[in-house]
Amino acid sequence: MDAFTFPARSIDPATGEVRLDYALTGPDGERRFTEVIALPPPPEPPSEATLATLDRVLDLLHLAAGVSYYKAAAPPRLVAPAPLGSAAAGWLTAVYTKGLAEYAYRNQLPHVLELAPEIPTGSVSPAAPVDTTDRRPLSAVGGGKDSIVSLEALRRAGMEPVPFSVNPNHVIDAVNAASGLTPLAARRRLDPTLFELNKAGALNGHIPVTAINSLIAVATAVLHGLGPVVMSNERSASDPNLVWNGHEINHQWSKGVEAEGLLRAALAEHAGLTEPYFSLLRSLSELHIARLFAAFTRYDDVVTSCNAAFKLHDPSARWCRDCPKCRFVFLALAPFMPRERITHIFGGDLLADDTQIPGYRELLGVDGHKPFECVGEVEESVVALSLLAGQEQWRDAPVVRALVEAVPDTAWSAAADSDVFTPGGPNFVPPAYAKALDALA
Ligand SMILES: CC(=O)N[C@H]1[C@@H](OP(=O)(O)OP(=O)(O)OC[C@H]2O[C@@H](n3ccc(=O)[nH]c3=O)[C@H](O)[C@@H]2O)O[C@H](CO)[C@@H](O)[C@@H]1O[C@H](C)C(=O)N[C@@H](C)C(=O)N[C@@H](CCC(=O)O)C(=O)O
Ligand SMILES: Nc1ncnc2c1ncn2[C@@H]1O[C@H](COP(=O)(O)OP(=O)(O)OP(=O)(O)O)[C@@H](O)[C@H]1O
Repeated sequence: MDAFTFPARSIDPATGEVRLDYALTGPDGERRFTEVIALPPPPEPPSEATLATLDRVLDLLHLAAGVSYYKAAAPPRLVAPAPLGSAAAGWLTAVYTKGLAEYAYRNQLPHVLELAPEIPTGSVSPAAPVDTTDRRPLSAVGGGKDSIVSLEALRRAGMEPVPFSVNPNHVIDAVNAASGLTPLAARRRLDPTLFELNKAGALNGHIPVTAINSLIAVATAVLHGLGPVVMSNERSASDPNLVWNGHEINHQWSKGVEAEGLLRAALAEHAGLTEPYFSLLRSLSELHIARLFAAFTRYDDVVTSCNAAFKLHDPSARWCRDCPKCRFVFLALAPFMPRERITHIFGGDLLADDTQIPGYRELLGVDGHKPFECVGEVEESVVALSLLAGQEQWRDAPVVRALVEAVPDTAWSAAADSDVFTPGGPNFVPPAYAKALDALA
């Protein structure tokens, strides 16, 4: 295939159904795809102004959601459907290069890292400014510990958050039920042709899914007259896994602060939204968030961070207990709760199981590089281990004992000077929201 294009998109304002069309074209013809996103229908018919803002947000969603289909062939040309301002163009380039960097690395496709979208010349009419800062926030819920911490911080501050998810499964439904709040949900249906291509051996790999979920959330907030979209992306999401061909490869790029800044700028320029989207937990480490989560017991029977539970096909019921994310989250929560409680949450005790040792050695930086998963920094894992080594309930657990011996002196020294419990780094949190988080912390 030579080129990837965006032939059309549409919305039915009455039902909230959005259709996004894509095409891969080459000398042997064209392959078309349509992704369908059902936004939750609005409580009342939207105004002209709302529809105009929504239309601009959908321009960006159309571009972002194309990554799933682009990646089936990775053609050298990416042809945008209409002119874009400089902020939107910069964001688009980053979504397809940095957002697809892990995919490019694993498939050995260096040209993807250098992709320069072809954007038609012409001006874009400026969008009318829209400030929704004072309205109820839409709080994205992924079923894991991080979004629960945000939801509780907003609720306790009296901000009346509206939980929101894309394709909520039984885990997310149960988390929402445990919160007692009334959620909104959007449905996203990938074109089934993609799964046939995957079966036939098409190129496949990781995509920046948070960029897509974020824009579906912003579209929903606009349609429902709500305020900012509050994400729960942590500080360490911005750190790369490795450097390849001079480019940083970050599995979590679209959760990172660079992606957040680029998307905010694109939304301000293209849709006029002045405070559309930010991550409340941006300045916190995973370990710090885990400590905050430990204060809430009402989600123990339902909280699930394991990605295997969120697969479209053959998901696990809850924690799979055999992946980097399960290992990391167990390690991060263990110092802050009784052993019986964490064993109940996970349905097993990972630190009592010797077969987990090789996976933990990777998380601790003893072997290999940081796994391509949503896991914290090596330093956070070492700090968590040092806390466990100092606790009677954990110090004799077989995995803790083996890991304490394996970690080199240099890592212990770095952990001793660690700032994992000191908030820091760039963030876009508005002052009123920062107060809500401070109150919790
Ligand atoms: C749940 C998961 O991790 N899925 C990744 C996995 O997909 P798999 O083939 O094992 O199963 P399915 O999830 O059922 O997907 C089937 C195929 O569908 C395509 N696809 C799916 C969702 C989508 O948005 N676009 C798609 O094109 C894809 O071809 C699937 O094969 O492996 C895939 C290939 O490496 C990954 O693309 C799947 O990742 C999902 C998009 C996903 O939702 N992943 C999140 C759990 C995730 O990785 N989150 C990151 C955040 C990364 C970010 O920057 O946003 C994190 O938690 O760190
Ligand atoms: N299905 C979804 N719908 C809407 N937002 C989502 C969805 N899945 C994840 N998110 C959001 O994307 C961000 C990254 O997701 P991630 O899975 O890391 O977080 P989480 O589920 O809250 O916590 P954990 O890190 O413990 O899994 C979070 O802000 C989360 O709320």
